[in-house]
Amino acid sequence: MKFTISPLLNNNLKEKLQYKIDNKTKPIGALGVLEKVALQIGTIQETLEPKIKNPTILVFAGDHGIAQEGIVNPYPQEVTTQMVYNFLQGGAAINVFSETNNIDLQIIDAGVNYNFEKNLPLIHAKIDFGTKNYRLEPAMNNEQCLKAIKKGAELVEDRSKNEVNTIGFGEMGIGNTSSAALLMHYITNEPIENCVGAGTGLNAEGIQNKTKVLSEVLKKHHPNNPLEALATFGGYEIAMIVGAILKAAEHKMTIIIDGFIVTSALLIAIEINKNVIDYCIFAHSSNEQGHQKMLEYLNVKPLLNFNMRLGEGTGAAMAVPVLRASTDFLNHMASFESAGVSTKSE
Ligand SMILES: O=C(O)c1ccc[n+]([C@@H]2O[C@H](COP(=O)([O-])O)[C@@H](O)[C@H]2O)c1
Ligand SMILES: Cc1cc2nc[nH]c2cc1C
Repeated sequence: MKFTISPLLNNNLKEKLQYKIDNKTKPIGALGVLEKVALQIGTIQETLEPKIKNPTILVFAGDHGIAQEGIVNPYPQEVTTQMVYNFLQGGAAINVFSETNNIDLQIIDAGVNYNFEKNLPLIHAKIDFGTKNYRLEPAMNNEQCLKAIKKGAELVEDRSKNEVNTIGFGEMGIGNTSSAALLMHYITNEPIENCVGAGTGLNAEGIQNKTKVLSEVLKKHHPNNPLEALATFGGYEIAMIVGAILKAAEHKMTIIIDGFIVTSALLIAIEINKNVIDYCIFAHSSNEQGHQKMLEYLNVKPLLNFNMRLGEGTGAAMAVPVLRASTDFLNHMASFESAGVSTKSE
């Protein structure tokens, strides 16, 4: 699988952007992180006047074979299906935040264990009715995994035709913090105990049991490369997000990375093409304990720290106003010259 992603250039345009930022009517650096975001988005869009166009969040839903055992997840598998209906009725947090922040929202059935009616406002992309239980066998075969990556890429390709230049991804899948923990362990080599967390709300004993189960899973499977790891431990929603992230970078979109599960998809995407990270903005630090370590591994700083651990793309949705403010100050603030404000005396 090949994605052509140009690295961001550290050229003359970057210098001009920095000059423009520094000449706004404020002390040098006084807008802090907003300045960094403006510089990154300007560099991605290759312009001194970057704009956030049609920000969109795609929420991928998928079920996990292991969740049927009810050991690693406090909520039952059916919640994935029930939450998909909630998304379609506009009642979930991501619906509300998308409305608040004027974000286009689409829901995708990547692999939910339910046969949805065809006439729903849902993108039907089901690869299978949930993954297999990786305690017994790999979650998916290589063909299913590649199909999911391709589908995610295709959905972003579609969005690019609607002039979307800013995109975030969300997920819904009971049991998927276990997949994310296994993928994190595979890529970062962190001990599995540091990758496993409470998910939707396990207590200390529950986390211990989850860690034990996932340690056994690691003894059973020894994937040979990141794609095989994705097929063995992943979910269909995670694999689709891998393809979606890579295609978004190919289209030079600004990619808003959500929480623990979406970041695990990014870890795999980076193994496929390392340039992808240049296009990513990290929305928030999730309260899922492994997320902070993932961000440290990537050597990146999240914009927000709201103690959120919901998923659905809610962290990404909360970051959109920050992105808008960043491009707005760059485009609309006066410069020292235009406002007749004196610069610092040397
Ligand atoms: O995004 C996060 O950081 C995050 C952290 C913890 C849980 N979640 C959500 O919770 C679900 C998975 O949790 P679990 O306990 O079933 O593995 C899944 O639907 C995710 O969207 C999401
Ligand atoms: C209710 C509920 C909503 C969610 N949204 C994302 N993951 C979730 C998990 C649960 C359990």
